[in-house]
Amino acid sequence: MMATSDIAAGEVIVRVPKSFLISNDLLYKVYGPHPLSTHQLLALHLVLLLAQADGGGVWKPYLDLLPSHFNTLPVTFPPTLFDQLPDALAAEVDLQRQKIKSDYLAVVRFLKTKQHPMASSLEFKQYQWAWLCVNTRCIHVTTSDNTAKGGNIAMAPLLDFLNHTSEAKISSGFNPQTQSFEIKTLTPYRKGEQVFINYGPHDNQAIFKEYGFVLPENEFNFVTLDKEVWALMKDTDTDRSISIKRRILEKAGDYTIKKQDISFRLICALRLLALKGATDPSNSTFVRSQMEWHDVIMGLAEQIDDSNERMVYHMLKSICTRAYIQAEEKRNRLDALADSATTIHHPFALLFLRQISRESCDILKETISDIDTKLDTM
Ligand SMILES: C[S@@+](CC[C@H](N)C(=O)[O-])C[C@H]1O[C@@H](n2cnc3c(N)ncnc32)[C@H](O)[C@@H]1O
Repeated sequence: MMATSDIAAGEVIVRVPKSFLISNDLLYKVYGPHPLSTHQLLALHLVLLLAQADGGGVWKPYLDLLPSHFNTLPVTFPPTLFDQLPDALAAEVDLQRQKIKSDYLAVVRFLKTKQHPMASSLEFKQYQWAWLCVNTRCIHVTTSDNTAKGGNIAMAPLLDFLNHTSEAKISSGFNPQTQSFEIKTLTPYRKGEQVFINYGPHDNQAIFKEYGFVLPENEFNFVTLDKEVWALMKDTDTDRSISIKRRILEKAGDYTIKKQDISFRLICALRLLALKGATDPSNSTFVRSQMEWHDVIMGLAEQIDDSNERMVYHMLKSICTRAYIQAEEKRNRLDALADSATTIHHPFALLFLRQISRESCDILKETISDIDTKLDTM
């Protein structure tokens, strides 16, 4: 969307009246009480509108402008591309696939209870398209209505043509005075400039998964090392010791690194994993070092001891190196795909995936180099 005149900070850039919001209220008027989540029913509603003989009636101009495909979204990727996603992202995309599938089955069951003719003809691909329209374009509305299952989301025609940038600062919400959903820009625009909103502080992998694009630069990028942490443990520790340590870590996981930033959570986990003597939870040496570990977590001590700290950074280097080798392999396969004359993927799907892959490699490479510097001083 472009500014047709200068826009000052604080001005409303879009105002969508309540009657044009495809919201839970509207769905309730059309379908009455129903067992579906708002997301499930919004997607079905889009499909049913498009199936109407008049192409959606008053909503036709809006429906005509919805995306024709979602080929840059990982959830639609064929195995050749899907297999090159970073492992953590692939796992999340897998969950998204399962969600769409179960939502599809739920709406088919609903159509059957209504003896709707589409109960037997609704195709999965058709429903997936509508589900992704909702996922990439819906707004979150805060209302006092507790009947909406799965959050108060709505489609807001026009407003959903605004693209994302992390620089955009906005405020948004339902204005009871104008009875409209409004977005105000907190940054000014000159006539002719593209006007943006901000979808939230997401890293590129999250943006890729939810919206099918990536930002050229993204300060929120990170790499997850959960799988590598446990793989290293399996190689170096006993099953008994691992299970004792896992129990201590409670909600184990979310071990991440960013450029010049190793998460405190990861370092804490490695400090525990580097402790020796976890043969028995009541082993006195282990109990003592576990108490020292707690002191570090609570900020009462800087580290357990020099040897534990050195071990932590050696383990971290080993984990990052393992992840880097795998990330590089995927990156090389993507380069080969890009070079192959028979490539049939959407060019942006491959372009974005290659960027994600490069970003993971860069973060890992830089972290390994930082660890080497740190180890030299220990
Ligand atoms: C809410 S819609 C925005 C309007 C959309 N560009 C359109 O023309 O319909 C979200 C979708 O817009 C695209 N998009 C948003 N911001 C983008 C950006 N900064 N770069 C590339 N694509 C973007 C993505 O395809 C995303 O799924």
